[in-house]
Amino acid sequence: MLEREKIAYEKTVLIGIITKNQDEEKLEEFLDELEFLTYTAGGEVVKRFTQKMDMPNSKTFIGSGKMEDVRIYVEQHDIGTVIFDDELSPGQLRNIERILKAKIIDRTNLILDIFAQRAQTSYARTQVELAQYQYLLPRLTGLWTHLERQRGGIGMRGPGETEIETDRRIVRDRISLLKKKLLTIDKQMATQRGNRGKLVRVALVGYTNVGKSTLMNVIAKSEVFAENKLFATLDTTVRKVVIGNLPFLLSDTVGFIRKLPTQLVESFKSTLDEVREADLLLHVVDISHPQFEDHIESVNRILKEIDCTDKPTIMVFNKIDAYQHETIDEDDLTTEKTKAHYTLEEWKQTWMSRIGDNALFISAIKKENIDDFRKRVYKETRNIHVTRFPYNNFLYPEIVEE
Ligand SMILES: Nc1nc2c(ncn2[C@@H]2O[C@H](COP(=O)(O)OP(=O)(O)OP(=O)(O)O)[C@@H](O)[C@H]2O)c(=O)[nH]1
Ligand SMILES: [Mg+2]
Repeated sequence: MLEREKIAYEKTVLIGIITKNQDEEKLEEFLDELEFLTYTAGGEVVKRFTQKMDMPNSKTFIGSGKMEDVRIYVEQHDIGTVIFDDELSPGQLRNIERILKAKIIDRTNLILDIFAQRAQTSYARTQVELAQYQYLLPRLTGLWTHLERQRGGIGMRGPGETEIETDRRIVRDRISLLKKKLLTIDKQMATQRGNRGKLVRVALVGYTNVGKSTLMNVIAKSEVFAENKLFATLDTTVRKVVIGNLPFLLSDTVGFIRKLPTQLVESFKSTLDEVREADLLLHVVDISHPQFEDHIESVNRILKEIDCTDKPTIMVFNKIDAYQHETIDEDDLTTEKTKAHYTLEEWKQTWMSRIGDNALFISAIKKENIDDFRKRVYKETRNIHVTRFPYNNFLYPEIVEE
């Protein structure tokens, strides 16, 4: 297992840039999420630096003037870790490290770190380790330069180069070993899934922290770990659920996030196979989150990446108990009405109305509208079930008997 860098309780600063396609507000939202990620990883954010630029600087990501501001701040406040909102190239990482003399972490590395921290089973750990090595491989040169600098550098080139090659070979060997290991597990998992027979398979999908595990616990009366941090769930849990008298399999799986590192999507293939092989997706959304529409978009993008866009999907808008909207005073004629002012009822009249009865509004915690949820899921699974077991469809009446 790769040694995970400990960033617990370290003072950190965040750095993000505003490009042409983003506005300032968006960046703040992105940095809010980055701060939540940092908190999940065990860090404390003391300051944010932002810069407007058309394109990231190819050498140092942010411009040199801004970098100098950061350097001074880092030095004066004894900051150990600087976290960037985007993935840095190996070259950028090396250059910035040289300037700031602090630990530099990018978004990908941060997410990998959280995954490493949270992976419970050997399967999840293997997947994360593979992703970590894949992230590390092109960056080995950078690590080496760092060591070289510490040793003074002179005369180090020869042996240094050789050692990089040796390091690379070790990492490559490890990567192929881990891939083989995963392949074996993948086969076992596929067999396991195959053994489940023709039961209808339903998968909970959605952004991280939206309440998938909580909903799973309510529906399947299980005790899946749920908490208010990102990526509480890494391993898939599958439970047999019976609604009415209809049995089906419900799986809870890893949450998605914007810019999910591609290494992770790939190495979590088998975990995501659960989603890929599902007959019905329950796309859970945290409607109380101000950026829930962006979250839906990120999730849909990842679903597309794993070829899951044409599956029957029910949108489950969760956390209605926590939904809040801004208000405009009656005598206030200047404030323009935005989405932030929508009531839940107004939201339901938007694009959500086009989803029709495939949109559900619930609170998993307060158990609000859970009966509607059960009925809707029953109806959908029943439709799928009777195509597989046509001879016993009389067993499943139209209406759920409560
Ligand atoms: N207010 C409110 N909070 C909820 C509701 N459902 C879940 N939560 C909270 O949201 C947080 C995340 O819940 P989880 O069930 O762990 O979310 P998840 O989607 O499984 O998250 P990951 O496994 O990290 O992807 C927890 O603190 C829950 O208590 C709800 O209906 N209302
Ligand atoms: Mg979960």
